[in-house]
Amino acid sequence: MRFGVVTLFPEWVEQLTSVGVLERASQNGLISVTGFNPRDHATDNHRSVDDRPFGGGPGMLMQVDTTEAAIIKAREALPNAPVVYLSPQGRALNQPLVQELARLPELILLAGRYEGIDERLVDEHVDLEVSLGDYVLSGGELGAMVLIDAVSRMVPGVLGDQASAEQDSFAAHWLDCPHFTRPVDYRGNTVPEVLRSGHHGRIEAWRLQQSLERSWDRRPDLFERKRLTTTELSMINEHLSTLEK
Ligand SMILES: CC(C)(C)c1cccc(C(=O)NCC2(NC(=O)c3cccc4nocc34)CCCC2)c1
Repeated sequence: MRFGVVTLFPEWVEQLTSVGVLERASQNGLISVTGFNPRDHATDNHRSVDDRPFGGGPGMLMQVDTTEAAIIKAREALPNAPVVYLSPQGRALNQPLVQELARLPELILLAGRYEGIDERLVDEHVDLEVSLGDYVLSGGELGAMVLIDAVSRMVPGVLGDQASAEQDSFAAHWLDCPHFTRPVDYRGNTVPEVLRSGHHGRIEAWRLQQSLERSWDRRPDLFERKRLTTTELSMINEHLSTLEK
């Protein structure tokens, strides 16, 4: 899958493929990340890329002509790519949307800076607005990087068999169970016996029970619109009966 990112800081997003899973995926030709910088199209001697907002007010906007020139360059390089604008007004990024985007062969991401971009650029070039969450950010690059990481992990071959099996367990929507590794006794706190029993059935049941209890206690919203299996239901009921005591 090929990603084009329209950003004033291409070196930032291109760093994504320099470590870990995405580095190997990039070396294997499974993904690529290319920056398109509006500053490369600046013609004035200050190489400015921002412009003043009509109507006044604080802050600047990304300049229309240099930003559009970078978008056009990206669309020439990735002709079948939809354009996703990372913005506070966007649809919240979640795993279902990540899975949808991972089916595309290529994708262009537009990362805003300053106070954002001219609305006419959104109307002309943007197919989908996506938001990372409700907090103020300095730019859309972090959103672009999170999206690229999450989507790339869903591209076949990017994760090894082991990791993609883990991925599937996460995709069950429940929070993760507690994890333990050496030493057995850490400051007097020992690893739960069941995990050292070698009894895989019991271990799997314990992990699901823990995931469900944590999800129930910390993220009850995960239970909305979710059909539980009979096993999951009985585990939750067991947890509730302990809570009521
Ligand atoms: C209500 C609330 C969400 C707090 C809000 C209201 C109005 C503005 C801003 C704000 O942060 N504006 C600045 C910019 N923000 C983002 O790009 C951005 C922000 C958040 C999630 C994102 N996901 O992708 C990109 C994102 C826009 C232009 C450059 C940076 C935030």
